[in-house]
Amino acid sequence: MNEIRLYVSTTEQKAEQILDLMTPVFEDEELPIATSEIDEKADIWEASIYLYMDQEEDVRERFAALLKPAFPELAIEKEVIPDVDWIAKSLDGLKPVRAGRFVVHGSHDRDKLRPSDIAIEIDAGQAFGTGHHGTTAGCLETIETVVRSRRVRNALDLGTGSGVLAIAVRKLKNIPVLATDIDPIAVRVARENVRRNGIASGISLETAPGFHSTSFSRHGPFDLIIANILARPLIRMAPQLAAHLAPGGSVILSGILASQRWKVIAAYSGANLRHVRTIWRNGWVTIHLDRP
Ligand SMILES: C[S@@+](CC[C@H](N)C(=O)[O-])C[C@H]1O[C@@H](n2cnc3c(N)ncnc32)[C@H](O)[C@@H]1O
Repeated sequence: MNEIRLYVSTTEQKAEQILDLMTPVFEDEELPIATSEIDEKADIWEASIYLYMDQEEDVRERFAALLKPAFPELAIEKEVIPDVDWIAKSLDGLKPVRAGRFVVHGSHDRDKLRPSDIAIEIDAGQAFGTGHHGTTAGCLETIETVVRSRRVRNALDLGTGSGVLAIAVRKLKNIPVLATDIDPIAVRVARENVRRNGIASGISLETAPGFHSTSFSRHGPFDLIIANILARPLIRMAPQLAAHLAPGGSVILSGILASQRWKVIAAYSGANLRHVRTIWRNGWVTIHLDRP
């Protein structure tokens, strides 16, 4: 089914106010989902609602009723987003994606690489993580910043999917990486991608739900933990995740809608982590926190 996006384009300040109005009304529903995104070049923010076609009228009315009293000048726009099964889609036909110095590409795009690129070749197959999603791109950018600016001697990639983030860490620095996923198919795909990128050793792959494996204590504590999952499980696992982080370590969290970011930051502040930076990509945020 196609997705319909209703959105208003406005300033950063108004977008925040609109999100504050929308969050208590829409947050606990499966659909629609309130979010926001930034177009950094144009310095324009969008507050958006994503919904399915058959719910359009109802949601449009409710959104308008919230918006009009406070922001009568803003028009609600509509966009139809074609249904794309990102997980099943291979990289054939997808352009290489740039995130910081990383370029995630398929085997057919090797000739498009520049000498300064840190190339990651991914065949998406049945696992998430081609680099095209805002959460993966946000994690890649943040990994580059953290690995270059902090003392990172080992890393955990929780929810590795295609293995893209574990491969990224390993391409930047020759350190051991534990990469886990609840999905055995993802672990198989990740293993193939690790091999495809010429990484002979250093990445341990394992099927593991959450932190229920002795591998975490055997490989940890970790200087860097990356988890691109979803806001709710991330909030739930905050104490466990923090317990596997070494003193002075960093955490990179994604899979979080803009409207959910404060709840995630609050959960991790409660586990004694300090918020460093949040970056935005296509309505999704990636959060970097440090253990002091
Ligand atoms: C959004 S994908 C991220 C894939 C890749 N890391 C990326 O950034 O593109 C989330 C992955 O986390 C896995 N996952 C979800 N919950 C998990 C959990 N509690 N423990 C381990 N893996 C989990 C899913 O199977 C999926 O492969």
